[in-house]
Amino acid sequence: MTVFAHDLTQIEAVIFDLDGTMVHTLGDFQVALHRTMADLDLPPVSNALIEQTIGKGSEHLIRTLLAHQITRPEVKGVGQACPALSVDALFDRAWQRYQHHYLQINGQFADVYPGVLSALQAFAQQGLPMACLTNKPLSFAEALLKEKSLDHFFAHVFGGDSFELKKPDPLPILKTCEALGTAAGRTLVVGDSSNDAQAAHAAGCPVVLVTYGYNHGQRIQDTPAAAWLDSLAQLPDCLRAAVQ
Ligand SMILES: O=C(O)COP(=O)(O)O
Ligand SMILES: [Mg+2]
Repeated sequence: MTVFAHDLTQIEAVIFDLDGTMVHTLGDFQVALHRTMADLDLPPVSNALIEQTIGKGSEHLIRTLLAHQITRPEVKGVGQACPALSVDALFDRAWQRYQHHYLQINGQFADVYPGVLSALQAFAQQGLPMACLTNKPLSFAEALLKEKSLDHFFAHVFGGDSFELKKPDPLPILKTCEALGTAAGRTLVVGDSSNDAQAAHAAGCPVVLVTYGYNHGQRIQDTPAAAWLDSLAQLPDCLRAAVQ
């Protein structure tokens, strides 16, 4: 654990990211995307590419993967014969099939990371208000939190479709602070990606990052934060006392 001299003892509320921070959802993304590609007669996407692309919401994920798929040599050949093979032409059907498949398996190939439950329990005991803010569509997020019995910890849950803009824009963070009734400077953001950090910094919130999530294939320690934690079990101690 590395911690800068950053006072986290004044924190009055916590905003948690979902994918890659509280729940290891890569398996859900993989299954839903493999089934979506099969419906579109496209080859399976590599798991590494899926992991690198998670984080900016489902629409971005589908568009990026479709763009990658249609440039693959075996698919490109078909595209030349059939010029309608473009991201825009495929998107609506892909999005509809993806939603269908994701909602069918949501949570079945996903696990709560070790340390998450104990941190949430500790904060709940302290009476610290908590919100979940994810770029995942709200309906996916609410169902997943319920499936994993985490929903009762959160005073508010917001998704990538809850506001006009998603993280890394600060707007969703500012709106979540507003819902929690806390000043940004006293609201801690806990995330796994540079999106979370960028949004938090722009909103004026301190941020703690976990090292085990999805960060677009980059080292999360290169993103400025108050701390980088290997487990959220370490978080309650960070808030109790400023650590050097
Ligand atoms: O669905 C995504 O792209 C990532 O969601 P997150 O904001 O919970 O990491
Ligand atoms: Mg995340």
